[in-house]
Amino acid sequence: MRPSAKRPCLGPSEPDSLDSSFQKRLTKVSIEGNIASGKSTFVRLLEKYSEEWEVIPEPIAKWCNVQSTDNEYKELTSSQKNGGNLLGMLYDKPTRWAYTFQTFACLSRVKAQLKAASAKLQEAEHPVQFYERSVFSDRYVFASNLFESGCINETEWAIYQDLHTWFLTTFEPDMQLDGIIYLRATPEKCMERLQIRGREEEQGIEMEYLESLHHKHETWLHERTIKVDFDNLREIPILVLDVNEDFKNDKIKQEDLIDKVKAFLKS
Ligand SMILES: Nc1ncnc2c1ncn2[C@@H]1O[C@H](COP(=O)(O)OP(=O)(O)OP(=O)(O)O)[C@@H](O)[C@H]1O
Ligand SMILES: Nc1nc(=O)c2ncn([C@H]3C[C@H](O)[C@@H](CO)O3)c2[nH]1
Repeated sequence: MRPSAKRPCLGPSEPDSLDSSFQKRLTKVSIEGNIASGKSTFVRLLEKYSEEWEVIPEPIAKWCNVQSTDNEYKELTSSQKNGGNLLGMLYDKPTRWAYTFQTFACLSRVKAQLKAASAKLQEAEHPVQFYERSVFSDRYVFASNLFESGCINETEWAIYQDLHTWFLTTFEPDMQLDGIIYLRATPEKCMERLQIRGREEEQGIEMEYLESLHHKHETWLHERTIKVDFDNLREIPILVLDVNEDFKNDKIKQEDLIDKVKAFLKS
């Protein structure tokens, strides 16, 4: 896999030469997979393996605690009364909150991809950034599924797609990925893990929802049959890893996964 084309610097001011040489060396990979398939668990392994590998986590804490920066409004809005927990609101009433959630998730992913890399990573010889999900799963898995299930209406879907395309074309070089790692697990396994994890907001998630998301991941990343609107995404290298088995407590399986990631990065 080769690092993608040169990207402009949007981070804190750095000498141009340092930045452009870093951008050329940098490889960006997103980690995709169904809810509770084990992405956070997997990226913790990656982070431990190499100082040259950095993880950009999904900003779930932000989604669970949306704060208004506007002091003019002294009265609490209904979302603030809910503790600003947009993820909770999404699962409580998807027809009301799906569009809001999806645009906010997309915005937070764009911001995460624009953030400058750490000073340590900038000094690395072969720096790699791993993103927990991406602007692409935002659209082709979650938003698309919410539209197809009627939680996002035609107008909202049109606005979301317009906004998404605008973000991606405006910040194109920064949004480009060099590869995707798909953590593939059955919806049954994800449900089992989701219940063990016990995140409060997710307790009402039904099997049907995990099955639809599984289908979206499969057609996008395994069968590669869905139509995507971005050239770079059509050709992108994808590594599919079966994560149904427990690797959390198995050193040999962990090494095997790391070897596959290393081979993928070299390929
Ligand atoms: N391979 C595995 N074997 C056994 N348990 C696992 C495995 N991977 C993850 N788990 C457990 O499953 C639960 C969900 O894992 P994790 O939080 O990593 O999922 P995730 O994909 O990051 O979830 P989300 O989609 O919500 O971000 C956790 O309790 C974790 O400890
Ligand atoms: N609707 C929707 N759109 C997204 O882009 C998205 N990304 C993550 N999630 C949900 C899954 C987990 O519950 C939780 C943590 O991954 O957040 C999303 N939900």
